[in-house]
Amino acid sequence: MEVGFLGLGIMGKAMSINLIRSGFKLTVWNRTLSKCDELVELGASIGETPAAVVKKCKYTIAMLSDPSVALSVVFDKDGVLEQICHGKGYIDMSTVDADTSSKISEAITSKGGSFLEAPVSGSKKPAEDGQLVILAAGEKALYDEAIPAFDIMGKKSFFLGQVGNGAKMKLVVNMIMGSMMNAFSEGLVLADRSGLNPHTLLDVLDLGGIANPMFRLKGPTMIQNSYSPAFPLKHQQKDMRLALALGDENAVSMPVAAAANEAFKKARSLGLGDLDFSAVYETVKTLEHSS
Ligand SMILES: NC(=O)C1=CN([C@@H]2O[C@H](COP(=O)(O)OP(=O)(O)OC[C@H]3O[C@@H](n4cnc5c(N)ncnc54)[C@H](OP(=O)(O)O)[C@@H]3O)[C@@H](O)[C@H]2O)C=CC1
Ligand SMILES: O=CCCC(=O)O
Repeated sequence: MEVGFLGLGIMGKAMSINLIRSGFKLTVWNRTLSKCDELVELGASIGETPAAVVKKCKYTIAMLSDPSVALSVVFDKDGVLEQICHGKGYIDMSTVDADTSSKISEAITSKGGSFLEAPVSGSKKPAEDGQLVILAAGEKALYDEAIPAFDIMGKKSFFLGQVGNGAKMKLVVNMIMGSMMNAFSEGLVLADRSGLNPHTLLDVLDLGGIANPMFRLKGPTMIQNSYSPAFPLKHQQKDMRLALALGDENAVSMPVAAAANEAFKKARSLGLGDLDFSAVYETVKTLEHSS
């Protein structure tokens, strides 16, 4: 069966490579055409527009940067909506807010198509290893049909009910992660400035109750000031912003997340948005120096 894939960034490329290597026939589209090359070498076809991909495929998956892009790929000229119809499914795995997802869902279903949001937890390496955690919501029948693909891309899939619940779950998780990254950065700076060896701090953390894969993975590269992007900082800041808006809607006070968002915004203003989100460490170091 022909499956479409829109968006071959860090995540989309890894996810689509796993699908094609596992026997799915893929038609891919990416705004920057050259990013399709590796997929084509593996046997994928190229669709010239999102609409062309949807026309050819029963199911189309999207992995796009943010809400405005997710909307434009559906609603703009040559977009998904032009070809979606009864019998076709659209699965948006991008991290967006519940409103964006609902708008897309309503448009797709009003044309007879079925819709699932399915954002993922896990970064570049889990995407490459097929170890993502998939947070799906929307049309249950489409979820069931998508399970073979989800089982290739991920290690565990959750079906969370109505559209919006997947987006919300993802934002809650990333809000926690972004706050943790800031606390971790402050800890590394504090250790260093107070005369401790940051490597020893990593060893101590890893043996205690707050040991976690993120500290283990990012700590050593942060100490080396190395921020090759696995999860671009601009996307983490987008997720903090969307999570804070979810907090506003629900009257949930989140001062820790708000402070973390400020640090990510500062990092973006310093031109660090395309680096890994752990580059927020640079902001914490800078603020320490200026005080
Ligand atoms: N990286 C990670 O660790 C994780 C990311 N996510 C989420 O997954 C999504 C993708 O992330 P990631 O792959 O890292 O991001 P990238 O920035 O690597 O890729 C973004 C994708 O969106 C496309 N895009 C951007 N702007 C436009 C536009 N105006 N029109 C059409 N396409 C556009 C890019 O196309 P082009 O190549 O032309 O720029 C690219 O295909 C995001 O929502 C992110 O928050 C979720 C879990 C983990
Ligand atoms: O959205 C990105 C999540 C990155 C991760 O889960 O490590």
